[in-house]
Amino acid sequence: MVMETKTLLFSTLPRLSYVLILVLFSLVAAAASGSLSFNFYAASCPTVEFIVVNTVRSASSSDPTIPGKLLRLVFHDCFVEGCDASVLLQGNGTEQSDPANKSLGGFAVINSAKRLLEIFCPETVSCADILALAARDAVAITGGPMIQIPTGRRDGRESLVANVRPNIVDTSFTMDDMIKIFSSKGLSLEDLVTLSGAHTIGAAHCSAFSDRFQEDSHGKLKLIDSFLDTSYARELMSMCPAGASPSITVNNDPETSSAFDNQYYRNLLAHKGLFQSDSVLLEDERTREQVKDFANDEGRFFESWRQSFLKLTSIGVKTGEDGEIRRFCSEING
Ligand code: HEM
Ligand SMILES: [Ca+2]
Ligand SMILES: [Ca+2]
Repeated sequence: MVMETKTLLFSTLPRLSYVLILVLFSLVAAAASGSLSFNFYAASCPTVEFIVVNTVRSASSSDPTIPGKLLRLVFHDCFVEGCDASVLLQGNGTEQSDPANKSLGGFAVINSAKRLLEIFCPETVSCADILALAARDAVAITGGPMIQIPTGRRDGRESLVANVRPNIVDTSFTMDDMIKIFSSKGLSLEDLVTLSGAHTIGAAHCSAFSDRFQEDSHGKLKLIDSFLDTSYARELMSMCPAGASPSITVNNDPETSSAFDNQYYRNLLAHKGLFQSDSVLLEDERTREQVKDFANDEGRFFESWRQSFLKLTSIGVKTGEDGEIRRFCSEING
């Protein structure tokens, strides 16, 4: 018996060490070549994904607005200086000072995952990875596809308000404006249609769409954007009357606001896209067919989402020796 165990041990040991060497080699290679890798934290923090998903899950169960916030947060991070957690930095003149970022949320969820990770794996997991994983989990938790994403992002040391305007899409943008920004990030027209599907969850403030209609002096609806369905516009007007509190929010998807599904595209077909930048996806013939396709086939939307989300969360990543691993997500290391 002892003999057998010994033989077994000796015959498996070389194989084990091969595997170990391979894993180590691929980790070093990934770090040196500046790319992300799957299982980046396999040796240094094997529980990272478990800790992040549990944090997101428990935060979302007590506050259902969390998934939408995390998903928008990663978009605003990745489009400005790449996916480097620059959007999480607090202070005067950081990206958070831009009006487009004033309505971001979900920071506390990232910070609390980071606090836990600093206990289990000190100074190991970047805030940029935590944010990408948390947004990935937000989609799965609300019924969207579960996606394996590579990690190894490092945290940026810079966050400047001036970098936000030129890189973040506004609701008033034309299709050409949007294409320009997306393609500067390596994203295609198809990625634009797919990633806009994020608006199947979450909410928006009245100011993001209230210029699409007006209330006349008799309290009647006057459509400014004739592409908007009249009864939907009337609904929106009643939720966002003139002089309404700026803190009021309206669901992006009037049908299934807490489910990550293809309802967004069905809404577009019914002229119920909340933002002008949503409606334009149906109006423009370059994207109309894809909208119809996703409205009819959720599987195709999910498959496309997998690919586009991987591209989104890989934009301009800092890896290897670039950047740092922050100790607190809201501040750079001293
Ligand atoms: C294509 C151009 C886009 C425009 C013009 C746009 C614009 C907006 C605006 C104005 C809001 C409402 C913010 C507020 O008033 O609180 C919003 C919400 C949101 N956006 Fe986008 N967005 C775009 C693309 C994206 C992409 C690519 C994603 C993610 C992949 C995304 C995810 C979200 C989410 C999840 C919300 C809801 C946030 C919440 O519930 O707090 N958006 N977007
Ligand atoms: Ca960033
Ligand atoms: Ca939905």
